[in-house]
Amino acid sequence: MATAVPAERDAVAGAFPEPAAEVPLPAGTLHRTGDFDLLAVGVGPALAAACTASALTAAALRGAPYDLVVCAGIAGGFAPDAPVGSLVVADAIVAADLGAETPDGFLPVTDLGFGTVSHRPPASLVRGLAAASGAVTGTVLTVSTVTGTARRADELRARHPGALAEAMEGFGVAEAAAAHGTPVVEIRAVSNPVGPRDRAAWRIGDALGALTESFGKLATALESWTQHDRTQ
Ligand SMILES: O=C(O)c1cccc(C(=O)CC[C@H]2O[C@@H](n3cnc4c(=O)[nH]cnc43)[C@H](O)[C@@H]2O)c1
Repeated sequence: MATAVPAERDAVAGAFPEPAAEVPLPAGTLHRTGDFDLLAVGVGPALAAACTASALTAAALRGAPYDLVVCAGIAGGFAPDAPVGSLVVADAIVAADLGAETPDGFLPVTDLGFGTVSHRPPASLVRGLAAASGAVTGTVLTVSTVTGTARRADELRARHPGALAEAMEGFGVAEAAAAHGTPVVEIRAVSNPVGPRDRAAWRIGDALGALTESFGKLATALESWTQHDRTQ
């Protein structure tokens, strides 16, 4: 599981009864608990992609490749569908600002003839996680710049009507997973609304608590999917 920062990693680890064993890697320290390896991969899509790819490569080289990559953490939520404190499971992980600005609006990088802007987690996994946790499902956007105005929030929602949340790592983690042919999913607890910057409205502690509580329920669904239900 890839989180951006150690506080998110520790919130996820708090769902598991046994203390995590620490395993040093070139890209950081894995925290191993139960069947899960947790790694803080840094803030932003580029660092998250680099650290996730490094951990995936290390696992492949030791002959124990991962079955699934989970990107988890806090996020901004689009009102009214993803209020502060809610949990979102991504049915699409979309790079929202990877492209070109033109006089006629934003063009995704795919319209320029390059790469990809979207990864789709397996639908059966998304359904199972939502059923286990009560999470809402929808698009989670990856941005390199946190949205700070209502105008930008409206632009993003107009371009991505299915967007429920924005964060900064999912697409990078998903690109690394895709390079290894490993399925990926993103799970986010909403700490703040997407829109005008208002630090007083952040509920980071509550969102970290929601991560701990939800991973208590999600662990079984994740294990079940990787062991038995690996269908689309
Ligand atoms: O300074 C600000 O206005 C501001 C607003 C929201 C979040 C931040 C952060 O520095 C946290 C970035 C960190 O947390 C995830 N995150 C949480 N909320 C959001 C958001 O509204 N938009 C994008 N990312 C968010 C993100 O994945 C990073 O890991 C600063």
